[in-house]
Amino acid sequence: MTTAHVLPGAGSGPPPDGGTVIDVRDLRMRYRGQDVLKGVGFTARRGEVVVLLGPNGAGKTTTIEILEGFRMRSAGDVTVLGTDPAHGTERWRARLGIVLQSWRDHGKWRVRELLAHLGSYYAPYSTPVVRRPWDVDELLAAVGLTAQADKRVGTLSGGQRRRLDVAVGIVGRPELLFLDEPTAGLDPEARSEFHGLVRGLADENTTVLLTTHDLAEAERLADRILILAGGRIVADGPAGELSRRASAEATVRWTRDGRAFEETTTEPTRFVRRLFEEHGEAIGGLEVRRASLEDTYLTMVREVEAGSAAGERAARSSRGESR
Ligand SMILES: Nc1ncnc2c1ncn2[C@@H]1O[C@H](COP(=O)(O)OP(=O)(O)OP(=O)(O)O)[C@@H](O)[C@H]1O
Repeated sequence: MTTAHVLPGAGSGPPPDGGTVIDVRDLRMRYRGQDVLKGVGFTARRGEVVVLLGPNGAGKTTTIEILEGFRMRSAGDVTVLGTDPAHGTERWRARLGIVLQSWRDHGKWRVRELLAHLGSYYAPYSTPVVRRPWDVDELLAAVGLTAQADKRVGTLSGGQRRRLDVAVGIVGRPELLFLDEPTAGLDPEARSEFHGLVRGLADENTTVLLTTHDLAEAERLADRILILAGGRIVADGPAGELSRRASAEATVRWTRDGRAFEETTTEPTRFVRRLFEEHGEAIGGLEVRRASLEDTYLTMVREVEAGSAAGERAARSSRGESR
């Protein structure tokens, strides 16, 4: 795993203007003539959990790396904790926590030693409000690694290593935590514990920006969901609101006389009332299903993909190309 290493001179101050921690406007990124980000804009506030969704190759990692200061953008305005990441100092970097990939370089270290060692870099930046670093025993308990405290990193299971990744990411008590697919490879119990950990960090005012391909996880964790597709943010809002916006329709399923029926309607309450008026007790197995976040997500991504395919066809035909 790679973390934001803290070097002398780091410190922490409050985020600017009433709690805006991330402010992205018209962000553009072009790789070798190919536009990946075409005007991305969003904000994140202090203590907010923001989940960035998008299909493979949409540019999520690119966006996060730009915010972390690891990648130079092509254009646009980006402010993270009051600073342009392109000019981020070590002092600024100390306020970020970054969980990128599995920590492989320190296999011989024991878990407790590694966390104590990395945490020691943060000690100079402890404040009365934010005690740095996180006490190692408390941190081990928080990520569920108490029993592995004296094990060597190289002997941990994949899921335990992922927990260690997270511990390394938060040992300095970051104000802003970036998590790129943090629960990939975790079992359901570890995943659920991890969700509790993220919510706990947010309750203590840590802002969290995370990517995942697990829509149930996004729904459970996010204060706000961003969908990145076609180089732009195509949706931005609470999970429930996104689902309602995409479709006012609900699917009603029922059985009668041993046969299964299904109806899609924008007025499920009225429909169900009529159904019972007509057939009464003969109705069984009633199920009313509203659009889920997954429905919303797939609809939006397909619309963007269909739109860009149509756009490309139009551009080709205007250039006189047959396909
Ligand atoms: N260094 C690079 N040089 C050229 N192209 C790149 C580079 N890094 C990423 N890309 C391209 O930019 C696009 C976005 O990549 P990115 O990794 O940001 O997507 P992602 O949304 O994180 O995808 P995934 O869900 O698969 O992890 C892809 O088409 C990728 O091939």
